[in-house]
Amino acid sequence: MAQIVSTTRSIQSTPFCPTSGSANERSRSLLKPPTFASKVLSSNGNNKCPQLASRTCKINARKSAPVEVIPVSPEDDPKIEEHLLHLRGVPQVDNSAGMWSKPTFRRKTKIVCTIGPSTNTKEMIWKLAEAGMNVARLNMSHGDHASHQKVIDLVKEYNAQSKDNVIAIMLDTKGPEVRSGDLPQPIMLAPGQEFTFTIQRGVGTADCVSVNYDDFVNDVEAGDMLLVDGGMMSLMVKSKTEDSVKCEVVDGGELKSRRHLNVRGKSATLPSITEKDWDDIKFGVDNQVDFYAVSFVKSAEVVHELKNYLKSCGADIHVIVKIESADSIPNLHSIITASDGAMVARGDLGAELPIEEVPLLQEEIINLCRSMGKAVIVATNMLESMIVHPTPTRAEVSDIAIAVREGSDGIMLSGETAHGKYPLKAVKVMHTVALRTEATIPGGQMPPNIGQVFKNHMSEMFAYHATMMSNTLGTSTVVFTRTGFMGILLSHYRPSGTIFAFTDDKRVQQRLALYQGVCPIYMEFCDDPEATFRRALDLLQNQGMVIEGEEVALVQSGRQPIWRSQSTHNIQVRKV
Ligand SMILES: Nc1ncnc2c1ncn2[C@@H]1O[C@H](COP(=O)(O)OP(=O)(O)OP(=O)(O)O)[C@@H](O)[C@H]1O
Ligand SMILES: CC(=O)C(=O)O
Repeated sequence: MAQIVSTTRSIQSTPFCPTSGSANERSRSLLKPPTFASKVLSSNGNNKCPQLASRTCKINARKSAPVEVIPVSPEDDPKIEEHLLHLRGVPQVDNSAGMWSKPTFRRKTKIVCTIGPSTNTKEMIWKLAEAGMNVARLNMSHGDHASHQKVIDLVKEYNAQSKDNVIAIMLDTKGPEVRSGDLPQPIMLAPGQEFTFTIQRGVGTADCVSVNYDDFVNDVEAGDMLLVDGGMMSLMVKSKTEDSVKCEVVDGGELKSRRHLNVRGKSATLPSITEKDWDDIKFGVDNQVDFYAVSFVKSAEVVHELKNYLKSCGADIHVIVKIESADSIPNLHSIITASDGAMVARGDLGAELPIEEVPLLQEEIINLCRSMGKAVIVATNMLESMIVHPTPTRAEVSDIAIAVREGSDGIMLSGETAHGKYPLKAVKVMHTVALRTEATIPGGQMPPNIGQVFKNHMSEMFAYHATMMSNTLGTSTVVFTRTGFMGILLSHYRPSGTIFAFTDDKRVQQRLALYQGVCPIYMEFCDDPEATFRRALDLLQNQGMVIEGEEVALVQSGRQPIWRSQSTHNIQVRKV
């Protein structure tokens, strides 16, 4: 039923007891359409702010206005941005600094780009950032600390000079991956041919190559299927000796140096964090990266161990667990609970488990993360053909659209940007497909987890109601956050409009770049909340992110009160 409220009033509340509900139930509730009819907006506040524009409005559920999205071809057309601004009547602003000042319709799903030989220069990092990269991923399986240091410094340099765009840095550990050794040149393997893997170091001939893992011989049995590079080639184990595994090639191809080896259905009996990983993690601490993507996590213990280490060295770095190991699946819930987010690492996942399980697990992991308010990234092969071709396959485009619809925070490019021929085109395709897909997701819906929202904290209830309010009125949300917590929480409820998350901490701003729908903005806060709100709205208007007369939902809540007195949280609607 429609209700009449005065939006000059704010919703305020003091804490009360939340109800309970398990994460499993919450996960299930994501899969069902919500049934709990929410009662919106008790009007018990006062108009404390002279700048507030007064109005009365009807609140009724309505879909956000259909978004006109202009397709961007891989060749891209600079006029499109101009046209997008024109469409919405937004005045042209100086948009030299970053993407947020450009397309009026902001992409919500974030793009993670692996940086490698194709992209590790200043020019390419700048271009990737302008094309839509939100997170730069460093894969510690390749390169050395000096080369990764250079990339980190370049990203930080970009962030320092950018007015309104920010790139997060994710360090992806090598983990206990099993790889074949170096070869003087690639070898062709033909079906039916015999081929041997040995734990002896330094072997690389036409019929035998080293493996970097001493227990390889103990872990495999005759009859096991060995997959090279996630299944590009496969070999059946025939017999083994003390130091070698003799195989018959099933699917042949070209074997190059240092290729991934998996045993179908088995995880290596190695610790998830190896000595090399600890060294790389320390490198990440020294460089204040934003996220670790931890490879081959099999249990929550390893996440606790890493978090304890980070705490002991006072490092504020979030932990994303990579779900890619057969052994991680039974422990999904506890692993994700212990972490700050998960990556669906489809490459190794599809090698250790039957490939047809991958889309089902992708959906399950996304739902689980969303039900628990954790970040989630879908990775690998998203635009694989663009490593060598300038346009994607239709199936790849559909794959991106599916990840976006399923509600992933991030979608990741690997070889496409690391060593591909068309890294910028790949980012542009991802940007366009995500934007187009997001435009078809109905707006103004009830946020997820209805009935469970009061479970943990007062802030959850406020994030939920702020989302309801911004969806109903079709506004953006403005939030002030010192730790990032409230920005992340709001993102979890997936409001239809952008979440402008203002923070006075550059590290928090960088971290928020990963979260769906969040536009993180650095701004110093004043002691006076009113002056801070005004400054924030002026900044948004000056950057063309909101227009005069537009309304925004403004939220004050979170675990670390900024201007709240006596634990008073509130939501307001303000006119710019
Ligand atoms: N820092 C780097 N230095 C040199 N080459 C790199 C670097 N990062 C990535 N690459 C190249 O790009 C390819 C694709 O990158 P990706 O991150 O997908 O690595 P991968 O080894 O294929 O898989 P995984 O993600 O499982 O480690 C790598 O195989 C490697 O050839
Ligand atoms: C990203 C990664 O490590 C994988 O897909 O296996």
